[in-house]
Amino acid sequence: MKVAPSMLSADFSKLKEDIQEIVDAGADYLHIDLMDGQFVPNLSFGPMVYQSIRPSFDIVFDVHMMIDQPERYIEEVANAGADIITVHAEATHHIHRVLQQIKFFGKKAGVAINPGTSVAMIEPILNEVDLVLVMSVNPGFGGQTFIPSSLSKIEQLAQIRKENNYSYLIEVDGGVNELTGKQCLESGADILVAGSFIFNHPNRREAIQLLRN
Ligand SMILES: O=C(CO)[C@H](O)[C@H](O)COP(=O)(O)O
Repeated sequence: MKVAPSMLSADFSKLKEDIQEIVDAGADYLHIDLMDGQFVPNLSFGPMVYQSIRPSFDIVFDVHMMIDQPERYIEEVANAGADIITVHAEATHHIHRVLQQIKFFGKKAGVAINPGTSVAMIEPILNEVDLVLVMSVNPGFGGQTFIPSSLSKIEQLAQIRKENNYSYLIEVDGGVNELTGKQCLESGADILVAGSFIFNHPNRREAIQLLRN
């Protein structure tokens, strides 16, 4: 399994130092949330922010686009240094085409679903994706409570993967802590995204270790 601290919970006044700390603490991926104030009711930052720290880190940059019509920005997001680009199935009329666009730029392609979206909606494109992100809170803000129905979606995705010999990773994001993280792993998740649990923990190495255990 992999742990992906969410940059949204970092201290932006000392971003590089904060990210260095979680890298040193054993993070596998850096989860980077782009928000447009339209698809989600919040704004975060654009690609130039992670582009500025990209040369300092070898860690996987896992970019989650919470943006309407993500097809408009795939090139910028890719060129700024993303390794994985995940777009929401609900945010575009043409999810298959957007996944192809991401691959065209040589990046791994992910699809995300909101808590109100079923796994069935993305079933036709599961053979195309490298990663499926199950949102376990309504996206837009850190520090929310995990929605338990996310666990059955993780189980369904793990089952579909097994039945079809697919290779996508299952990532879960929102309200992940020691307890909910364990439930996600037991359900079949491969990557735990955690913001407040890691960044607000007095010992970030211990927080990452707790998620692993
Ligand atoms: O995508 C996100 C918000 O939309 C964040 O990655 C997520 O909320 C992480 O924060 P926390 O672990 O505090 O819930």
